[in-house]
Amino acid sequence: MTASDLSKQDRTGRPFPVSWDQFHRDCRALTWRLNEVGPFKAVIAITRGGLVPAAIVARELGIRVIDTVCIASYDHDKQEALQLLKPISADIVALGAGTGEGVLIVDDLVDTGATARVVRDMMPAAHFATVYAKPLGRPLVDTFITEVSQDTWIYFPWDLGLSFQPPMKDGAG
Ligand SMILES: O=P(O)(O)OC[C@H]1O[C@H](OP(=O)(O)OP(=O)(O)O)[C@H](O)[C@@H]1O
Ligand code: HPA
Ligand SMILES: [Mg+2]
Repeated sequence: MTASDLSKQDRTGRPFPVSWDQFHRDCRALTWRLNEVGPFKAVIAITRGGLVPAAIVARELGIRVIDTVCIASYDHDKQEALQLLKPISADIVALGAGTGEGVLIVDDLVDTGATARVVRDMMPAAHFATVYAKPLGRPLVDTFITEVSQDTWIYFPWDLGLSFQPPMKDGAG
């Protein structure tokens, strides 16, 4: 199955809200694995979703050289044409010998793999890590922590707020 075969229900039918605590724990678990793969000379965050995990991973690994590659492809849960808004900086490309050797790329998740494919093409030898992975994108990721089904929609804590929940007896699930 390819990304274009998926209906909205196939892409987002199963909501999976993630709290700050859970996200922090999952980022630390990811770092445990990355610590065995490194060392890394620099971290590249795929903005915007990769900024938060990149900050946590870089803090745990003691890395202070951090760059961004700025990519937009979704309007909320609607996938649109992928836009490269800012490339990887020239000094980070040079640091990775032009291939990404010794560089760690971090994103919050891989879904269809479209974003990961574009960034991987920029730095084929870099190590690509995400916190969450869905089956279509999973082959593009070197290290991740939790796999969720393709019809799961992950709600990140920076997109959520506290709100009243109606009691279950009134039909709340
Ligand atoms: O595997 P894919 O199907 O490409 O989807 C994954 C990408 O989609 C989201 O980014 P988004 O484009 O929503 O931008 P954001 O990070 O600024 O939220 C997410 O942060 C990943 O970067
Ligand atoms: O499951 C998701 N959650 C949030 N953003 C996303 N962008 C692609 N897939 C997702
Ligand atoms: Mg993103």
